[in-house]
Amino acid sequence: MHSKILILDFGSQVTQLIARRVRDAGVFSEVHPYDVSDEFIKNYGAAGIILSGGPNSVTEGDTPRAPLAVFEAGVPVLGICYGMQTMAEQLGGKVENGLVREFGYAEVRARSHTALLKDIHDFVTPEGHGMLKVWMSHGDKVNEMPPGFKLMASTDNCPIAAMADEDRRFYAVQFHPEVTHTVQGEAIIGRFVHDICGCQSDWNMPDYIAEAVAAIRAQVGSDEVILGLSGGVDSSVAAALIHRAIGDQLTCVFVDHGLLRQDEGKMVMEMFANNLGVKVIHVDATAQFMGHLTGVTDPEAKRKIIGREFVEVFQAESAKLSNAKWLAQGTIYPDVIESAGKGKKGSHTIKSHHNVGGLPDTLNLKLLEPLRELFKDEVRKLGVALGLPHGMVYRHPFPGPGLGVRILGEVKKEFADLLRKADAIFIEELRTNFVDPNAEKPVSWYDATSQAFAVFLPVKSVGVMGDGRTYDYVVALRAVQTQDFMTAHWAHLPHELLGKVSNRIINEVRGINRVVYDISGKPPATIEWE
Ligand SMILES: Nc1ncnc2c1ncn2[C@@H]1O[C@H](COP(=O)(O)OP(=O)(O)OP(=O)(O)O)[C@@H](O)[C@H]1O
Ligand SMILES: O=c1[nH]c(=O)c2[nH+]cn([C@@H]3O[C@H](COP(=O)(O)O)[C@@H](O)[C@H]3O)c2[nH]1
Ligand SMILES: NC(=O)CC[C@H](N)C(=O)O
Ligand SMILES: [Mg+2]
Repeated sequence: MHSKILILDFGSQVTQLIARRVRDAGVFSEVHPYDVSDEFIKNYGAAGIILSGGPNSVTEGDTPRAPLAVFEAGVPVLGICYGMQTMAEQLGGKVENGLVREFGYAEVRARSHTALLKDIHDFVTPEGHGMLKVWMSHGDKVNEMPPGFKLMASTDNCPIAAMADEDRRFYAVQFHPEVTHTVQGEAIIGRFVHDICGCQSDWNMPDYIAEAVAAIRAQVGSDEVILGLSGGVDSSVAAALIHRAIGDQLTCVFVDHGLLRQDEGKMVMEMFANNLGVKVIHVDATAQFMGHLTGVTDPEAKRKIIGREFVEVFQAESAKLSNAKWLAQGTIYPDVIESAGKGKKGSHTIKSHHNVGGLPDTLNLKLLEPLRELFKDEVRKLGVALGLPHGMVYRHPFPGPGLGVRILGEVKKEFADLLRKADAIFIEELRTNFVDPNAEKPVSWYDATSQAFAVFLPVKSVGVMGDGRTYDYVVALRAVQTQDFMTAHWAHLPHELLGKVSNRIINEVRGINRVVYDISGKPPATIEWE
């Protein structure tokens, strides 16, 4: 058994980054909602508990509090931001609605006398104070520490920026050590989980594979499993892992909804059936999906229809097998978190990702989701460890609803055909142009971006080609760089490259006469346009 850290989520947008940092330290962690029962905490067996930040204010009535069992479990507790505030309030300190709000970069004077921050700092002032460069995001602040606590860090705006009761091993910081902008964040989280909670670094891929394989075998027994295979990273890795566990008991179903990229179907079939020896059924459901999408323009409605039809196909295919009891999916941790946000107080649903939450109660298959605990880059490492080709594992993600969310408004076959061509040109150019062609190991623009694609805009604009007037559609190019797809920057592609892509699309794709480049970050935009 691994030692594990329990993270209680108070609704922060960056809670999953806490889990990320803990995993980076080689320690397993899970996020659960703040309102789990005392019973849950007692039985969980955490080596330590972290309380996340959150949008609420403890100064208002009826806002979230940590279960009391957290403070009675006898294990170290780290409160972050709201987590610090609720810890202070629950243990007898005071929190006030701050007059000065702090968002963004701050320098914190860190006192070196606690186990958490000892000898961790970014620089030392002439007066000899150790300073941390951190990221803050709060309006409230602790103005009176609970009995037993001592001051651990301060800023001018926030005199109690961190506090600790070392006898009980309770620590709290107002800043966010989980974000990369907090330079020593990794060191601080590492200090907490290793030195204070006593966890070993025992979360690694080879062990994980052996454990996951054993768990899948135990769970599935002699049943058959069907898996929705998209050719994307997540479902491919899930397929390889499950195949390793149960071999031919696994049947993959690859659904062509008519909204795939150019040559995608051919590629996926070749890769899996021919190279990996996995059973794959190719279902051409174009007519079914396109039929139901006719006349539908609302993005959420489109997503729901696509999700529903996926389930229809999976159900129909499983009925053809003799003993299919499980539906496997490449659901990964961020999918789970984003969907969990749906019922969560104070969190908004931005988009309905089709693979989680969209499954009906009537689904007569149990869910098998072996990647549920992993982040994308962990999934990639797992894929490599399972022997999948580099090119497949490092592909850009492609959303389940496919081109359906990249054709704005109503989806039509004519639009999908134009978009496929434009997208293929863009991707080809990204693959064959390099950031620094003279580098020892040149990196292509495809590898230098996290996701890139073309979007079809159903608006027509006037152009002139070969002295003739054109009145054709517009394609937008999107390329982003991101760590975790939660926030993203638009990629600064060279103008020459953009020019070349634009020329090629307009020349080669009849029906497109204008190309634009999307320069919006996430937030405020999202990566996909719908
Ligand atoms: N065309 C498809 N046929 C069958 N299943 C699909 C298809 N598209 C998506 N799915 C299912 O939906 C899940 C979610 O899709 P998602 O795009 O998040 O993951 P992925 O395609 O496996 O990986 P990536 O994020 O790299 O694209 C997939 O893991 C897969 O189980
Ligand atoms: O499997 C998926 N099903 C979906 O319904 C879906 N919607 C968006 N995405 C992908 O998620 C990442 C973040 O996308 P957004 O910024 O557009 O929300 C990006 O990588 C998107 O491509 C999806 N993946
Ligand atoms: N990021 C946070 O956890 C913020 C906590 C609280 N809502 C505040 O503004 O102080
Ligand atoms: Mg995908």
